[in-house]
Order: sequence, then C-alpha cells, then structure tokens
Amino acid sequence: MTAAIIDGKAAAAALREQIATEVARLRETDDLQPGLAVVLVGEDPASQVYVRNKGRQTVEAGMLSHTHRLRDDTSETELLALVADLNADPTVHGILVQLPLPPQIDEQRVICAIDPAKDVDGFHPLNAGALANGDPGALAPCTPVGCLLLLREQFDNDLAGQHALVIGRSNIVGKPMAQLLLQESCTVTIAHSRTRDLPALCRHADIVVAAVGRPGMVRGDWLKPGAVVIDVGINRLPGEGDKARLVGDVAFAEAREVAGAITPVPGGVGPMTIACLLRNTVVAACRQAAVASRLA
Ligand SMILES: Nc1nc(=O)c2c([nH]1)NC[C@@H]1CN(c3ccc(C(=O)N[C@@H](CCC(=O)O)C(=O)O)cc3)C=[N+]21
Repeated sequence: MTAAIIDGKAAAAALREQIATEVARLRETDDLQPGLAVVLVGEDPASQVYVRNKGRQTVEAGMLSHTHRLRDDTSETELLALVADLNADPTVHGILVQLPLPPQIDEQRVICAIDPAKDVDGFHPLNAGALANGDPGALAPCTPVGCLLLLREQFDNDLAGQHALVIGRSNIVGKPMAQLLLQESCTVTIAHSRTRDLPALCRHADIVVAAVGRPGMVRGDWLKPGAVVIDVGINRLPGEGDKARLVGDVAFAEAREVAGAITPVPGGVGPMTIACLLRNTVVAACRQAAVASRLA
C-alpha cells in the first residue's frame, strides 16, 4: 500500500480563504480589523523566516500585522513592558511571542503576562486549563489544532474510537494534541522519551502524531498498515551546498509504504499552524469587540 499524501499546503490555503472572507465581512459590517502582533527576540534565521511568512499571510487575509524585532540581549523587563503595551493596545487582538526565548528571559513569566483574551498561541495557563476542561471557548494551540483539522478531513469528521498515539509531551504540541483527540473520543496514548517499547505501542495506533524533534525517528515497520500519520517535526539537516533540508520526525519514504495517509515535511502541518494562528486571531478579535464570528 502506498499512502495518500495529506496536502497541508492546500488545506491551509483553503482555510486562509475562509478567514479572508470573514475578515472582509467584519471590516465591512462591524468596522473591525483583526490585528496580530508578533514579537521576535534575537536573530534565529529559522524564526525569521517563520515570522516573515506569518506577517505576509496576516496582511493577505486583510488583517493588521505588527512585527516587533528585539535584540538578542533584550531584558525580561523590557519584553514584559512591550507585552503590557500590546495588552493595552486596542488595535492588537492577538499577541504571539516567538519561542524559544534567550536564556536571560523566563518564558513562563512572559506567557503568563499575555492577556489570556489575546493569547492566540493558547499557551497561557488559563487557556491550557480551559482546553483540558473541554471548554469550547478555549484558545487552543495552533499546531495541534492544525493537525486535528487534517485528521478530521481524513476520517470524515468522525474520530471516535480511533486509537491515537501522540509521541511527545510538550505544552506546545503533545499535551494539547492529546486533549483535542480525547475531546473527539479517541483512545489516546501519550509517549515520550521514557516510554518502553515505543515501536510495539506504535503498531497498535490508528493515528500517529509525531512531535519529538528527532529526524526520522518513527520507522516504517513501527506502523500499523493503513495508519494515518501526522508529522509535526521540522528538523533542519544540512543539504546540498549551503542549503538546509527540512525533514520530519517520521522516516517518510519507509512510512509511505505502510501508512494509509501521511503529512509531508514541508507542506504538511507547518502551513496549517499559520492558518490556525490567523483563525485564532479573528476569533479573539470578535470576542474582544463582542461581535459574532462565523469562524469559531
Ligand atoms: N510562540 C510560538 N508559537 C509557535 O507556533 C511557534 C513558535 N513560537 N516558535 C517556532 C515554532 C515553529 N513553528 C512553525 C510554524 C510553521 C512553519 C511552516 O510554515 N513551515 C513550512 C515551511 C517552512 C520553511 O520552508 O522554512 C512547512 O512546513 O511547509 C514552520 C514552523 C511555529 N512555532
């Protein structure tokens, strides 16, 4: 069996189209233009590309984009002051502080300083708790939501009873992914670096979400034939010349021979993450303006 390739790029473009339509309507009928502020501390080249893509797609969707680039030696106090300004700015409905932050800054303190209503990353403990409680109003993290949208498409909106294995337990992907899948009535297993016999566990899974950051870790012979594989990994390996090559956490060529469907890297989960960020920003803007949204 050769797996179907899940086209995240196309799914993200379709989602951005819907978002742009909704933004146009909000600007026309409610005089509301959703605004997203992105904060980048330091010069990490991968982050720069990501920040640029986000900025461009925000504008293409008809939204306001504010980008703040701070020096690598920015103090925690300075960053907290900027977050306070953005919290108070009525033209900013969503705030994203790019992670990781340099070592002199306490990430958790910064995340907690963001107004939960503007926390479009869904990283604030209030949003994480709301998600765990099954509160439909929670702003949920963009990468796992993007994965869920791709999975729903594969399963015709019915994930109930599927055995889902989430590999990775981060607050950004693994934990919220597990919460979302549980909400869909999957049977969820979370695996991590201390899990015993991961290959055997994996062979039972109808759905595998790999989010560990280890290139090619999930092998073809770990998969149940026909499983749906979502590869969250974005690993930069040295490629031809000075070009970096992007690879996922799944050994793609092998997995493709066994899986039923699989996301590629690039062009899988990544573009969906950005589309979901735009969506969260529209939802957050509507709530802040007490206007009904047709997206949520
Ligand atoms: N506060 C915060 N929120 C995040 O959501 C966040 C973050 N910090 N820090 C970094 C990671 C990484 N991340 C990516 C999202 C999309 C692509 C993406 O669109 N990738 C494209 C191609 C990228 C390329 O070619 O360079 C793809 O996979 O097809 C990549 C990486 C969000 N993150």
